Amino acid sequence: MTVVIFDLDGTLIDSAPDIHAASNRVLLEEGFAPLTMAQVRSFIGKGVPHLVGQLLQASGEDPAGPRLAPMIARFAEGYETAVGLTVPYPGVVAALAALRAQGMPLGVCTNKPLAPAKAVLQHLGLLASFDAVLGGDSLPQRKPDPAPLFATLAALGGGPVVYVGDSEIDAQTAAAAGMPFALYTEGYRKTPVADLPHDVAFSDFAELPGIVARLAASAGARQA
Ligand SMILES: O=C(O)COP(=O)(O)O
Ligand SMILES: [Mg+2]
Repeated sequence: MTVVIFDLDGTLIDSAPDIHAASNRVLLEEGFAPLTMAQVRSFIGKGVPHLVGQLLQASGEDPAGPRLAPMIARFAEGYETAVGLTVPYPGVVAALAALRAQGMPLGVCTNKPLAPAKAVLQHLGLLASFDAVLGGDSLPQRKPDPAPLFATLAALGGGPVVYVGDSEIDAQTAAAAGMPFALYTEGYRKTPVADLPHDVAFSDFAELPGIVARLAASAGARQA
């Protein structure tokens, strides 16, 4: 049975409004001016330490300076409750149900820390759809290192796999892991689709069950 692993932010859920609000709360507390949604969205994908470093840099501060650690801690404080503005992308709920109805084990491999990742999935009623969830703090390595993807696959029992993600990081991670990659084009990617390695690109989750079936069939044909 094919296993499907998903990235979270920008792939299953549009969480940028909550991450923007959480970022501006911390910036305000630290005496900095708020940033725009577009700025904060462009910082999402490499986990919280990177995001907070980018918040500092955009505020004219050293992204690796002494303010980084306390600001990461402050950001983490409010992250689990920052769920109210987040929605699944259109068609996600139906696509997950269709894949589960076929008996496919589903997992999430995100650079978001595990606690807020589970909190937002729970808030949206999606946590029970997944047999494994790995966060950016679950292992010493985070994406684009392939280790978290391999660990998620192992937690799902292994087997043929399709990885679904929205960003440069996901494309790099899939390539490093040698896994078939479906690129969701409506997330937080900054690079043109043509410039990112991917097996298939899609903009509508209604296409995903068919894409998974096709990628699984061609992977099977490659192995045979
Ligand atoms: O929290 C982040 O920076 C990114 O999370 P993602 O890996 O689910 O896109
Ligand atoms: Mg993402």
